[in-house]
Amino acid sequence: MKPVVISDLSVAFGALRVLHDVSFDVAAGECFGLVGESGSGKSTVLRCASMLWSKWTGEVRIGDRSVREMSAADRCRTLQMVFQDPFGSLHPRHSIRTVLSEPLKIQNIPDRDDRMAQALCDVGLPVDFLDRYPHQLSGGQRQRVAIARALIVEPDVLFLDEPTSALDVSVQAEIINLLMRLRGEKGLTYVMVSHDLAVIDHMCDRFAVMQAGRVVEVLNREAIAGNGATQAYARDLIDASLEYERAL
Ligand SMILES: Nc1ncnc2c1ncn2[C@@H]1O[C@H](COP(=O)(O)OP(=O)(O)OP(=O)(O)O)[C@@H](O)[C@H]1O
Repeated sequence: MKPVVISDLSVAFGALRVLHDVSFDVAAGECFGLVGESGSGKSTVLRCASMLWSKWTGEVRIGDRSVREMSAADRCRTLQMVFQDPFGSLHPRHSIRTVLSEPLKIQNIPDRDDRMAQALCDVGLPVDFLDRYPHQLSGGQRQRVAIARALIVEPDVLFLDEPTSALDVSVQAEIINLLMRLRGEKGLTYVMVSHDLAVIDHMCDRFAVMQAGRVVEVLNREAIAGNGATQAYARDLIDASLEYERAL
């Protein structure tokens, strides 16, 4: 299990400064949430910390290593991402076998057939799905494949960017439960973006509230139910979410 430490992460796109000295620590094996209004910079934190975008300042460490010091191959075996839209993140003309075998080939990992079968089993899909294509799967099944693809290289850390928000409510619960089971079984550390405080409450130990590219407050999960935030913006965000839930 590895911790994640993000220190003074700042980034600008042209003249627009999008992240301002974002810092937070995630303990080994913890699930840490990022919440905040649209455009507050949550996904940008994940994109920078995973080096999908590398023109930032500050430091991101996983275990005792900076993500900048890692080779691309090392980084892939340390850190994987799961995105919101499982259809968009799977190539429509690639069978599930191709989707799952590619990272194994790139990483030169042997025993590919066994690994692919195990990866599908881990996410609750039958092995004969290897010969299917993304359009032959439901949204939830596609997200299970995306999770299997992320886990097949046995990373230490998963960055989850709204992993359930494109799914039906009943399927959301299945994917949340799957992610929670896998974290325990494989000793993973999660950093998860979500706009849904109910999902954060269910999955995360702690979470950061972001506003306009800054971390406003880091809170324990328990702060949601009684709204224990001390900063006005974080309090308003939690209040709005609690009111919305009451209205449902
Ligand atoms: N590649 C880019 N070029 C220019 N601006 C960008 C780029 N990526 C993100 N931004 C801007 O950075 C800001 C933060 O975007 P980001 O996607 O991180 O927000 P978010 O909090 O994840 O929002 P949402 O909840 O809507 O996904 C936004 O103003 C966005 O327009």
